[in-house]
Amino acid sequence: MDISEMTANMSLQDETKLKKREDYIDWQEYFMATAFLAAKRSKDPSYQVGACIVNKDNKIVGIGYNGMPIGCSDDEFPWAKKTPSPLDSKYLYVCHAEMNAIMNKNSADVKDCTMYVGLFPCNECAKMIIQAGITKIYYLSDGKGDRPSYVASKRMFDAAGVEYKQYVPKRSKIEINFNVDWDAMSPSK
Ligand SMILES: Nc1ccn([C@H]2C[C@H](O)[C@@H](COP(=O)(O)O)O2)c(=O)n1
Ligand SMILES: [Zn+2]
Repeated sequence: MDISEMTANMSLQDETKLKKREDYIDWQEYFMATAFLAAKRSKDPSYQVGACIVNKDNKIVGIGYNGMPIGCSDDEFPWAKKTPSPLDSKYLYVCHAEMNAIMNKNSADVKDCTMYVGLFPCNECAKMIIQAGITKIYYLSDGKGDRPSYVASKRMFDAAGVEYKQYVPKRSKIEINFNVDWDAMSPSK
């Protein structure tokens, strides 16, 4: 049944009763959920991080997740953490979610934009965030906040005037269900 048939089946009384949905996700939930969806693309077995950059008009201008650089196969480069040689662990290779979101930008720049990210940015990403002109960060977890790298990020953000706030979700999960019964959604039923 297409939309015109559905509308034709509705009485005028039914139509006037239709109110806007109340359980829609708000902008912040939408942007953080977008970051979390991007994280699902990550091949890192220990941490999957996503980042989403948003401009002043609430338009998404960049999305990224942690992964190996282009051309560096994620089947061949290492995902290990503790190895005798640093060359055999992921740390020298992996691009962080924040870096990828900035590099993937689809606008001329990301000046005055806000970044939504799952984990607080490390010092290397903090430098990129500052240089890119991003002025606000919403992060979900500060889990590694006492490590020098994260203390350095905060020091740089404070000096550069980049605001950072922990995002406290209103609900514990947002579900995506591809199994939608479109007919049951029809207002005529
Ligand atoms: N803000 C962050 C923090 C971490 N990541 C990435 C980098 C690694 O792939 C992984 C963390 O691994 P660990 O140091 O716990 O072995 O998460 C990121 O992209 N953004
Ligand atoms: Zn980083």
